[in-house]
Parts: sequence; C-alpha cells; structure tokens
Amino acid sequence: MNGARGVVQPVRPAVENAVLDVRDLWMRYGTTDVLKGVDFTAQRGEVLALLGPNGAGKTTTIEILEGFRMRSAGEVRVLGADPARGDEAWRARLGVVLQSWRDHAKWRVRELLQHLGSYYRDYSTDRIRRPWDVDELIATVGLTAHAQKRAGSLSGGQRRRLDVAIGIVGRPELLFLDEPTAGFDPEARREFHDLVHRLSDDDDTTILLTTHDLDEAEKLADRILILAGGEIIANGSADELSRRMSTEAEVKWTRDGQRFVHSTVEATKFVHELFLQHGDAIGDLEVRRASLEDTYMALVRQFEVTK
Ligand SMILES: Nc1ncnc2c1ncn2[C@@H]1O[C@H](COP(=O)(O)OP(=O)(O)OP(=O)(O)O)[C@@H](O)[C@H]1O
Repeated sequence: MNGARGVVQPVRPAVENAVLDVRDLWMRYGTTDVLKGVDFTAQRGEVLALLGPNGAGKTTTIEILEGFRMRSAGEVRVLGADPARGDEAWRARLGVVLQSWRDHAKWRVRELLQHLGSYYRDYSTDRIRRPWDVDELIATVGLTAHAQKRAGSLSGGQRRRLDVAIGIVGRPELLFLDEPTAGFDPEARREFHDLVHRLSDDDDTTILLTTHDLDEAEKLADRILILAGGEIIANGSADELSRRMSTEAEVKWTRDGQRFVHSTVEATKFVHELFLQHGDAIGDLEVRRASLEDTYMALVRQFEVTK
C-alpha cells in the first residue's frame, strides 16, 4: 500500500538470513489502517519486545507473522517464507503462545504435551531434535508436581506455564509470546525469564514477545520495538532508546541529616562536583537512571504531540 501515503517509498532490499523480515506492512480493518508501513527484522537468537499502547496493533502484527491473519499490503518473510503461504513443515518450526488459550481442559498435562509433541516428530532434524522430551519439558516449565492433573484444574499461573510448554514442545526456531507472564507470581516470572534466556542463548531461538511489563521487556529483550499510531516509532536496545531521549537521572543524597534530590542528564558530572564541594559530608548516595518505563512514556508522549 505504498500509494496510500501519496508518495513512493524506496523499498529496502531483503535482509540476508533474517528470521523475520517485515517491510512496509499495512493492515486495514474496514476503513481504518491499524498498521501503516511497519518495518523491522530479527536475526537468529535475538529477543525482541514489541511494545505499544492498547490497540496499537501488536497482536495484529504477530497474527500476520504467524500466518493466522492476512495482511493488507507489504512484504513479510518469516523463516524465509511468506506466512500467508506457509506449509506444515514451516509451521512446525514456529512456536506460539497466545494471550488466552482455554482448550484441552480435560487433558492431563503430561498426556497433552506428549500428544501435541508427536505432531513434530516428522520434522525432527540432525540439528534440532523434535519434540522436546516430555518430562524434561514439564520440569523446565515447573509443572512436574502437576504432570498428572487435568489442564482444567490448574491455577491461572500453572495454566500459563502449560501454555508456554505447548508453545515450545516442538523446539521452535522462532517463538511468539503474546503477554506470556500475565498472571505469573514473581517466582514463576523469574523462572520464565531464565527459560527465555536459555532458549535464546542455548538453542538460538528467536523470540518476539509482547508485554505491558516494561521491566520485563528491559530484562529480556535485546531490542525493543515501540508501535504507536500504526508505525514503529522506536527500534533499539533499552540503552540506545534511553540515550536517544537523554532522559534525566535522579540523584539522591544526605548531608548534615538533610535529604536532597536532584534530576540531571549528566549524573556522573553532577556527583563528581557534589563530592568536590562537600566531600565526606555526603551520605546515602543513590543514582537512579531512567528506566525503560520513563523512556517509553517520553517516546510515546513525544509521538502523540508531534503526530
Ligand atoms: N478482527 C478485527 N476487526 C476489526 N478491528 C480489529 C480486529 N482486530 C483488531 N482490531 C482493531 O485493531 C486495533 C489493533 O488491535 P490489536 O489487538 O492488534 O492491538 P494490541 O496492540 O495487541 O492491543 P492490546 O495491547 O490491547 O492487546 C484495535 O483498534 C482493534 O480494535
């Protein structure tokens, strides 16, 4: 839909060996353009977090990449294929954890994973043994004590762990996680983060996740993509985005029993001068750098003002 903007845009050449290559992706529902020329790529083993306000089009983007939704226009390559024409062998290389999945209530955890895993056996290769050994997988997602329970009797967080196990049972090369830790307690969240690191570091799995938890995105993602107004308004590591916004750090200290707070973009220089001036009288020094949440809010607000 190049013409929709009234200008002809140069089309970026395809990126060699990219796991994901999205160019000028448009999606229209009725008369509303939800995606207006989205561009991004992902390499093997990269973890990408797709962030954006409610209704920004994150789920739509993921569904197009998974081949569940037909795009209006644009070039999309997922593991080298157009998802609109992906066959069974291509699908076996993807893993999907959707936002809510309430099927399989009568199945027992181990039985279900063994059954779903059997579909992947034909797609095993020398490099990637499919499916994942069922007991190892159950242990990996922390469900060993619940392996014989019916899916319908699991708690919300346990159910979500099962969703993750279903998503990775075929040892996917590319894994889509739509708000994966919604409903997780802090321990389950920590274990899940370890699992994501393991999948990307040890198995070279490429992961695209959506989350509204910016702390989680900062911990997990090599690269952050922010989707707003149908476009990618930021694409970089959390550090790169923070530098781009030159957001302020907060410096706190005490002197002579009094507490002080100062916001500055040059925290190191400020602290140096503080010690030159007051030396040993300074106590309880704390420097809080901008979090991804600060940067995200600044970027989205800036976008809304200039839109
Ligand atoms: N099948 C559909 N038909 C019409 N409009 C739709 C359809 N699916 C989504 N939309 C609209 O497209 C926009 C993007 O929705 P989408 O679910 O992709 O957003 P999101 O970024 O995933 O939101 P959230 O953070 O709330 O999950 C919304 O305005 C939504 O109402």
